[in-house]
Formats: sequence, C-alpha cells, structure tokens
Amino acid sequence: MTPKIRITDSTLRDGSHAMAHRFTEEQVRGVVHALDRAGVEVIEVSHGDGLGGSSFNYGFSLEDDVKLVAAAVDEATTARIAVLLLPGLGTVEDLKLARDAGASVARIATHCTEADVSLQHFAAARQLGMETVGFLMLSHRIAPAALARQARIMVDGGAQCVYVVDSAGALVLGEAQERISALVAELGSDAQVGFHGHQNLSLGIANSVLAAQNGATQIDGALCALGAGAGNAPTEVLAATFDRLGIPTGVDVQGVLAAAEDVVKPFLPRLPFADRSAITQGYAGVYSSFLLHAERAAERYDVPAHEILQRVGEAGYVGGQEDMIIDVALQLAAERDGGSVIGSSHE
Ligand SMILES: CC[C@H](O)CC(=O)C(=O)O
Ligand SMILES: [Mn+2]
Repeated sequence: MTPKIRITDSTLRDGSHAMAHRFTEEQVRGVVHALDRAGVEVIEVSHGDGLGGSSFNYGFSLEDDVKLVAAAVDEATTARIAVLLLPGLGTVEDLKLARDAGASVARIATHCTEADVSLQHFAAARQLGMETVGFLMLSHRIAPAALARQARIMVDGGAQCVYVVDSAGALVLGEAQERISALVAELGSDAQVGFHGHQNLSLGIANSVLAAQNGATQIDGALCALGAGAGNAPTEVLAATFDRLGIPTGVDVQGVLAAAEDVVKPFLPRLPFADRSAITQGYAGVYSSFLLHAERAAERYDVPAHEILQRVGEAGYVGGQEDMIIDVALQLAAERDGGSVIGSSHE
C-alpha cells in the first residue's frame, strides 16, 4: 500500500512567477483560507525566486514577502506556512525574519549539482526550529545516482526531506521514477523524498503519481496549475487522482476543487497552458521561470520566444542566468538582420 502523501501547495510561491510577483495580501489570505479549510497541510508563500528574490533582475514583489508570510500565518488554522530560499538570493537573515513572521518550514533550493551551498541555511533553519526541505532544481540535468549523492549532501547538512525538482518539466515518466527511486534508496529512513512537477510536457500529474508509487511522500502542486512555464501539477487534480488511486492525502477533494475554481481562477492573469514556448521549455530542458523573461525579450527585440528558449536550453543556462536571455535575444535579432552582437557570448 502506498503511504500517505503530504501535498504542499505552492500557488503562492511558484504561482508568483506567473503573477509577475504581484500577489496582494487579500489574494494570499483568500488562497490560504481555502487551502487550510480543505486540509492542505503545508502552504508555500514567497516571491517566485524565494526570499530576497524581489529585485530588478527577477522582478519586484508588489508586497513585502514577510508581510505576506505573516498574513498567511494569521489566516491558517492548521496549515503550516513554508518559505523558499535560494542561497545567494536569500540569506540566513531573511530566514530569521520569515521565522519571526511564523513560517515553520524552510525549503532550501540549489541547482542539482550544487547542494553544498545549502549547508549553512539548513543548519540555521534547524537552529530556528524549522522543518527543513531540500530542493534539487533542474533535476533532469544529472543522472539518478549523481542526484542521489547531492541529496545525501543536503541530508547530512540537516535536510529532513529532499525533492526531485523538475524545474523544466522535462522529466518523462521513467526518468522521474528513476530519480525518485535513487533518492529513496540513498536516503532510506534518514529523510523523506519529494517531487515537484511542472506541466510543460503535461506530465506533472503522471510523474507525481509515479513518484508516490516509488516512495516519495511529499508532492507539490498549485491551484489551477498556477506556476512557472505551463504551471505546476494542479493541486486539485493531484488530490482527485490520489483519491481515485486510494492514496491518502488528507485533502478534501471538493474543498480544493472549490479553492481552484472560486478563489484562484478569478484572479488568474492567464490560464497556465502548454503553448509553443512552454512545450519548448520541457523539450529543451529550460527552467520554467524563464518563460516571462523570454516573452519580454521576444517582444522587445522582435524575435520568437520559443526560439530564445530553444537556444537557452542548448546553452544549458541555469537559474540565476536570466540576463543571458537578453544575450540570446540580441543574437537572434542580429542573425535576422545579418549582423553580429559585439561582446556577445555567442560570438
Ligand atoms: C527560482 C526558484 C524556482 O522557481 C524553484 C522551483 O519551483 C523550480 O525550480 O521548479
Ligand atoms: Mn517550480
């Protein structure tokens, strides 16, 4: 029998990318109220790029992250509030402020080959009494055994669960399953394993089911799929699918269906959708959060967004290299005009 799955809802964090980081306190309160009443145990609230992400490069938040965390904590009756932190963008000080505002789960994210940069953040989070979760982003980029070694580094540093994060929505079924199995084998009873799926190839739900059937016990979703790229595995579909499979989540299916339909859908700027650009992200293995950056560069330099994303995938850029999207767009524009870009890394 598949053990109970804990669903973490990331509408108010991964969805922040799709909202260009413009969540209002009222929206945060409405979403937390609905998820909490539906029995979702953990709700993530942060700028899309985590604490400290509000910046010129990543996009400024409409409201201060810590204020939104405090509002979420105030609204929740049983759900716990999680925050995301990318070392280098967010600091230990940011974590302390979030903890003071009532956040109790710290999710520390690194590129899948860079687990060692998370160690001081796990240590700090444990000292602050927070539950700790490691996030290995762009997990498709390395083989299962190598990913498992990175997970071990996080667990030795204090992570209580490590996620296979399919940031690009690029993992296809068995590829997700192999990575989950490798982490489960490596971590044993030392830590839990989680899965965070994106819908760029429309496999977020299928990959999440495979993850659960292969030992993952924490799975992420977002209401209405609100998240980067084509969005995340929709929380309401996860709840309904797990229920049909007899996998317990503790989530009231009708409650999350109502939360998606009545609370989130009315404020969506656009429905997350696997269009040409988002599918290219899954196909070429591009960070989902690059979508809006590529669309803006496409408009500015009059080149197709999907071509930018294809090149970004070929170049293998990782989170933090958003500025290279401009470089790629300039290069495409120069090729179109028959010239070259002076100083471009593509020369
Ligand atoms: C920029 C952080 C990123 O959005 C984390 C995440 O959800 C992912 O890598 O999928
Ligand atoms: Mn994500």
